[in-house]
Amino acid sequence: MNFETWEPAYEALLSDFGFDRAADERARDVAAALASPFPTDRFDMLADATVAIAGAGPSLTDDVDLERAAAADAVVAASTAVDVLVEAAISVDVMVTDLDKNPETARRLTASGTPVAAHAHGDNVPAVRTWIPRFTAEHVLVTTQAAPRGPVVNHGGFTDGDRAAFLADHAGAAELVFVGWDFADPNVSPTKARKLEWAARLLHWLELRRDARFDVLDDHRAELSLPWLST
Ligand SMILES: Nc1ncnc2c1ncn2[C@@H]1O[C@H](COP(=O)(O)OP(=O)(O)OP(=O)(O)O)[C@@H](O)[C@H]1O
Ligand SMILES: Nc1nc2c(c(=O)[nH]1)N=C(CO)CN2
Repeated sequence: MNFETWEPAYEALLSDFGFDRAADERARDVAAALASPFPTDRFDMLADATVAIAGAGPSLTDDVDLERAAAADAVVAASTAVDVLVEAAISVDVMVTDLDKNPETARRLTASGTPVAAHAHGDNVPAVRTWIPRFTAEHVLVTTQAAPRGPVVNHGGFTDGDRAAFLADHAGAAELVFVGWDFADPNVSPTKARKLEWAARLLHWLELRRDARFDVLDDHRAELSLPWLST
């Protein structure tokens, strides 16, 4: 996904959440000064592969979801989903995070050579300043939801989980399977519920672009609007 294609969705979510685009851009620039170029072939293990996209919903601990993750060719995991999978002895190939919950997990992964896609946005600049310098530079890809600049890329997506799916798509994954996704989770805050709704919208957009159907959306697809596509 290039930025021109992403931008209408980005503008729609900025206005829905009241986020400040200039703050996202400042975060990107702070991160760009701390980032190193990331070789494009680092995600080659995702190309033509069946990739499990692990969210951190409560269903991730279900046997069915853990088995699906273990059976995939590769696993891209969002934030705290990494800890759950590692605990279940399932290895994670890429972590996607905005550094707000388990940055020490991300640090450890980069130290052992596993790539981490670390997201800079207008509300996490202190975490970016603290954590990016502590990571092993060659294993960190810095991402933005604003326009890409320098070593900072934008492959699309908003929450950690849907960004994981857009990243796998960008890397040429043949099939995406979703584990640990609970869009109707009653135990999340109102803000998190709105973020999950955006994750569902963006995943629906991704399935349309891929001419695929993600079974995780089956109970939700009918209610999802993608207003940026109709303008
Ligand atoms: N029920 C759920 N609760 C939390 N996350 C979920 C759920 N279902 C799917 N996810 C996905 O798992 C990702 C990781 O969630 P987690 O709560 O560990 O991290 P987070 O840092 O709060 O995520 P984010 O900052 O993207 O909101 C979310 O970004 C979301 O895309
Ligand atoms: N500006 C801003 N951007 C975000 C935010 C957020 O809280 N603020 N949260 C995200 C996923 O939780 C992703 N992007």
